[in-house]
Amino acid sequence: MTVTLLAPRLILSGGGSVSKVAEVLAQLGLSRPLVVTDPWMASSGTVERCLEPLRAAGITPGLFHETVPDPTDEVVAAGVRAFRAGDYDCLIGFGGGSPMDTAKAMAILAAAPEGVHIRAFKVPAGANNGAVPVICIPTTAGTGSEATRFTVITDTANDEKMLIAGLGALPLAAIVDHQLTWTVPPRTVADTGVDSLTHALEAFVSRKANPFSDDYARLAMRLIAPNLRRAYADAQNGGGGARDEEAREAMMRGAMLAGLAFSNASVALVHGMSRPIGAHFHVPHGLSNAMLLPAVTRFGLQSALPRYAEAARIMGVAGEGEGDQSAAARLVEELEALNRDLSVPSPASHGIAADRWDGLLETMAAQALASGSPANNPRVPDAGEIVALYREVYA
Ligand SMILES: NC(=O)c1ccc[n+]([C@@H]2O[C@H](COP(=O)([O-])OP(=O)(O)OC[C@H]3O[C@@H](n4cnc5c(N)ncnc54)[C@H](O)[C@@H]3O)[C@@H](O)[C@H]2O)c1
Ligand SMILES: [Fe+2]
Repeated sequence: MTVTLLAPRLILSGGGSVSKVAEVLAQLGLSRPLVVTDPWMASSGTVERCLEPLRAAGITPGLFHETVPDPTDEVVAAGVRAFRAGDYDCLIGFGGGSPMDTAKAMAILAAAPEGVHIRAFKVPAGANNGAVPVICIPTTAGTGSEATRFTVITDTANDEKMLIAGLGALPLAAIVDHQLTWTVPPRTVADTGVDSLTHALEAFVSRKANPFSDDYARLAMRLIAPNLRRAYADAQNGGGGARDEEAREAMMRGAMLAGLAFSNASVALVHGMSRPIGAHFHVPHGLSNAMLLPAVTRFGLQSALPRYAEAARIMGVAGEGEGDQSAAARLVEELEALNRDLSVPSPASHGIAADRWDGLLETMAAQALASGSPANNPRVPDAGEIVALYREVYA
């Protein structure tokens, strides 16, 4: 069997590593970056953490700071216009998954002839054209986009969250500095942290898992499981007292490793069902994953019992000698407890009206299936089973 491992060419990790951004560019032979970020990063001055070291090295970076959550085709097109208007040789995605995904989509589109739309690259088409080089610098411990071959862009024509996959979406380099996450609000720490745990678990049980992705998934679960609640508590403390640097560093590295895992094994049913919730109701990505994670895990349990049981042992919620059936049951209990501890609401308590939810069930199930992700699940559902799961998690 041939096994493939895709990963960025260069990964820097550690507190303060963002200060080495100019050295990373130099190593890659690049010197004229356009930095892509969101309005908050620009107005709060956080993006200076990336711009300052560049200027100190004699580089004059451009700045595109108009990215939006659940980035759209329109913003990607505007970004490409900004890229083409300047004399840039690379893109730096600085921020959460939204700015990083925007930068990655811009890189793919900027390398295509003018007039091409980003939807031309959505799965199954692939994005293997020679994209513009991208360096990603995450500021949330979550998506792992800095290490994945995916970008997710909303098509404003029909509100579809398009999955775009291929080497063109894989960053050339990633700088993973947990100190950039100090200012993330507690709710976002929880949501993005569950996103990274979901990546690791879905990669581990995926039908496309391979020995490389398994190793990264195990490492990621080992780091994320004991540190997610700690990181949340640290964010709630809001910087008062000593920082829980250990937990924040573990979460940031865990998120990146989970990215490597699912980039090579793909995600499964949770993500398949989560994207339509994000597209129709604008629920943050990690939060919609969290709403689904316990029920979807329970749904697949018997189809990959040894895998789920091993995940429970790795996460420290089942004993080494405990049988698979009991260990796997503890995993579901832990995911439910995690949601309670992180104050994850149901769709109903999040404010989604029952008639709107019910009215979209069939559409969301069809969109989930069309994304291909449910086919990677240990138990592959049909549309009726997906509708039943959406109903189950609603209240
Ligand atoms: N490409 C991939 O492999 C991949 C994987 C998972 C998710 N995603 C995508 O990523 C997006 C979600 O990314 P996200 O969860 O990181 O959220 P995000 O990038 O949308 O950011 C969420 C919010 O947190 C704020 N924020 C980010 N960093 C901050 C910081 N350090 N301090 C204070 N505020 C900060 C942002 O300004 C924003 O308001 C979705 O579009 C999702 O589809 C992509
Ligand atoms: Fe995700």
